[in-house]
Amino acid sequence: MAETTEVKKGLAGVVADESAISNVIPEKRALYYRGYPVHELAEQCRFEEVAYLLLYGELPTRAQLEAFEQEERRQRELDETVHHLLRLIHTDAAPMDVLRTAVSLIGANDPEATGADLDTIRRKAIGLLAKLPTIVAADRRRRHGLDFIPPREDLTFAENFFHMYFGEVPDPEVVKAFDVSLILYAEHSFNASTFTARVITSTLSDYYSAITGAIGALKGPLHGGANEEVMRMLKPFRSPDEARQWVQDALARKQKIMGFGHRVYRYGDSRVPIMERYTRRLAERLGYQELMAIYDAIQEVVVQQKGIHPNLDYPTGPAYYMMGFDIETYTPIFVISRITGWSAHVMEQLADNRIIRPLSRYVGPPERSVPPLDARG
Ligand SMILES: CC(=O)SCCNC(=O)CCNC(=O)[C@H](O)C(C)(C)COP(=O)(O)OP(=O)(O)OC[C@H]1O[C@@H](n2cnc3c(N)ncnc32)[C@H](O)[C@@H]1OP(=O)(O)O
Ligand SMILES: O=C([O-])CC(=O)C(=O)O
Repeated sequence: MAETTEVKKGLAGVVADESAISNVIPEKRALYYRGYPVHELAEQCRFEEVAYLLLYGELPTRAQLEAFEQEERRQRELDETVHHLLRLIHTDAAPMDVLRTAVSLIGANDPEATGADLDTIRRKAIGLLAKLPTIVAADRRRRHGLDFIPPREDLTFAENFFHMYFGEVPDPEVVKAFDVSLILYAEHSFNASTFTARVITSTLSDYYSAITGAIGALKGPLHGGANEEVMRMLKPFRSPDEARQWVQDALARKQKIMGFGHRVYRYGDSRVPIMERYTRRLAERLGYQELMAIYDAIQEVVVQQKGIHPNLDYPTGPAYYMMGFDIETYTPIFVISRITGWSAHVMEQLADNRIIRPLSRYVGPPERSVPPLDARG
């Protein structure tokens, strides 16, 4: 085996493989899904079109979109095993753990899971895309002691999620803001959860194992879990001055501020200006100007004092708050979108696979002999 000298902690700056799914260009603060600028996709498409683009490689024609939507809508219902699981898991279990366990159960009960070819995986991805929102909404309702609301096939992906979660669909501007968040969350190259899915796939494990692992990776507050932490941070402040004082003290203590910083973007996250526009519109419409003043105060201090910019989780946290979602379901909402990117990466990895196995530099004790048990101390 080759000697390793340079350690790339956190794999920072390492190009681990090629990918044709998305392109992050930090210098231009730009992001492309299969060549299309994400801001154009956010303004001109519905999430379903972007999901199709990621899973099939091209934007759908009208006929292809209709067929895709039909297939997704048809599979939104949960079978009895998942409902049963939701009755078994504690009502105070973390929604991300519930989602991870549900995906694992669906996988264990799928006889086709092992050794699936690319078309079969794509079919399974559409199945999970359809069911994940139902699981998140069903879990949220049971935690509140509310009855399950079955999915409706006449509603779009975003509308149906609101319907199952709240029992009603808000006005189109709120639905559009939510849809834009799904489009922006859908894919982001070799981030930690996607890389996890690719590592698992690279061992020729099954699709559901890859997705279960990816959900576990996304849960962490340094990754997708940050959208919840952002709102837990913003919520207690009663004024921008209070927020400003807190963040100055937190930075002095070298505390990390959730929703800021990014491994790849050093000059700002390409998705933030788009999401922030929708978050501000929501605030104006729904009367959350004070929350946005606190949001701005924190941003101003972090940018000025540290030169660190917000990432997508910063404007998305308050947007989901204004939409009325429970904070602990923000990262599960991220999952219902990112399932598209993860699935595209699972297929890409499998199409040209080599097991992912980096090296480590050994820094433990030098060679030594094993002492007899009674001589150790
Ligand atoms: C959808 C997503 O997953 S986006 C990411 C969501 N995560 C968060 O918002 C959590 C907060 N942010 C972070 O923890 C980090 O910025 C990460 C995990 C996103 C990126 O981490 P890395 O690329 O390893 O950056 P690293 O942690 O080395 O930061 C570099 C420097 O900036 C500082 N820094 C980075 N992020 C922050 C932050 N949010 N608040 C304060 N300081 C920060 C670090 O303390 C470090 O300073 P130092 O050089 O003085 O030690
Ligand atoms: O790219 C990353 O490291 C994290 C991120 O923004 C994402 O997964 O959307």
